[in-house]
Amino acid sequence: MPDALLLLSFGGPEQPDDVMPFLENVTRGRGVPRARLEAVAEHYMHFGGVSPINELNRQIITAVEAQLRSAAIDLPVYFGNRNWHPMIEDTVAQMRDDGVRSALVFPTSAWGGYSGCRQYHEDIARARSAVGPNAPQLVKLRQYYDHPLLVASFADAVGAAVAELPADRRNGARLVFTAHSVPIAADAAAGPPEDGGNLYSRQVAEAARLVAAAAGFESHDLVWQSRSGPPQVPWLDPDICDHLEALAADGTDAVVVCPVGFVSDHLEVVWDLDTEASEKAAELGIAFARAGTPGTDPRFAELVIDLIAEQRGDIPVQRLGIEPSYGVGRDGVSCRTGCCAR
Ligand SMILES: CC1=C(CCC(=O)O)c2cc3nc(cc4[nH]c(cc5[nH]c(cc1n2)c(C)c5CCC(=O)O)c(CCC(=O)O)c4C)C(CCC(=O)O)=C3C
Ligand SMILES: [Fe+2]
Repeated sequence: MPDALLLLSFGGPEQPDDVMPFLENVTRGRGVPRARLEAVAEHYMHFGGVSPINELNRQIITAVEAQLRSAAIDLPVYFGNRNWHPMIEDTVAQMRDDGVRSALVFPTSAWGGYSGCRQYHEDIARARSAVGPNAPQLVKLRQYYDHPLLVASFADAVGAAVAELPADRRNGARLVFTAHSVPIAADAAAGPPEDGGNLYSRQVAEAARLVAAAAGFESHDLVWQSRSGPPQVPWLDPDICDHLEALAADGTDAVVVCPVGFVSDHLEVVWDLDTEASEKAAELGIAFARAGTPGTDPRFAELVIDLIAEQRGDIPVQRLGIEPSYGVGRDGVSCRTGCCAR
């Protein structure tokens, strides 16, 4: 039985001086051009050098703690990140000092793929080896891209966004899903080799299909956002802004954008969508409404509790999708041999 839960996330700057060191941590050894780093630093500076992500994760933790208390489950919740404080290495050291011997790890990514899954296993392995022989055993929870509570939360958010559009444009509104782009080669390698690849984009497409159906839409589009890396490397496309141009050219005058690839309103959502894409839509004369993310919905904390119960064998696995869900691994050993290599 686990004696703690660790919420493991990406991390983000909390003051202007954090921005560059944070970006250097994120892109270490990744070949992201300096110009892109400076542009992204600028995005953070529009928000005073503070990413919303850490505060949103603290809210998730508060909600999870409350639900654990009301279910009379005694599981302290810890917070650690890959790229910024509290760093996972420091958190796992604290867990050891507190006498934690075995913990479950909830990642704030619902997806398979290198960035969304395998890299979190690597974070776990790195933190445990930094802490040494008394490090707690850490079991990462599964990919939850198609959990009924995630789908229901996004579907309700889509409905609420439709209601924000001008009344005379609601019926013709196009539903557009977005997720973080990744290099095409990384997507091709996503999932266990025997699974045929593209696990990330397949799961995103399946989540979009489930949310669209639950929200009562007969059709929808799936596009990508927040591309990084050198321009000669191909990434998943089209980009959301290019797609808005194509929609305008086809006569679309209203869109609902659902950031299905993100659990919270972090910087990619509040900058790339609420700022850049919404400005692009305004230029094109398209009415624009952005659906909320599930992180602050009480159902998200419930989802975390369900994943813990599933992992302990207390309840059956709850999934709606036809694509697989992997991602469970112990002590940073990735779920399958050769999974999500890049
Ligand atoms: C699939 C995926 C998710 C979703 C799964 C998950 O949630 O884990 C995600 C989430 C996030 N990505 C984030 C921020 C950044 N991602 C970057 C760069 C990259 N992301 C990538 C992929 C993903 N990223 C990739 C392939 C790169 C290229 C470099 C590399 O191969 O690693 C860069 C570098 C600058 C840039 O190039 O944009 C930044 C600053 C934040 C925090 C935002 C905040 O502060 O609120 C979050 C939640
Ligand atoms: Fe990213």
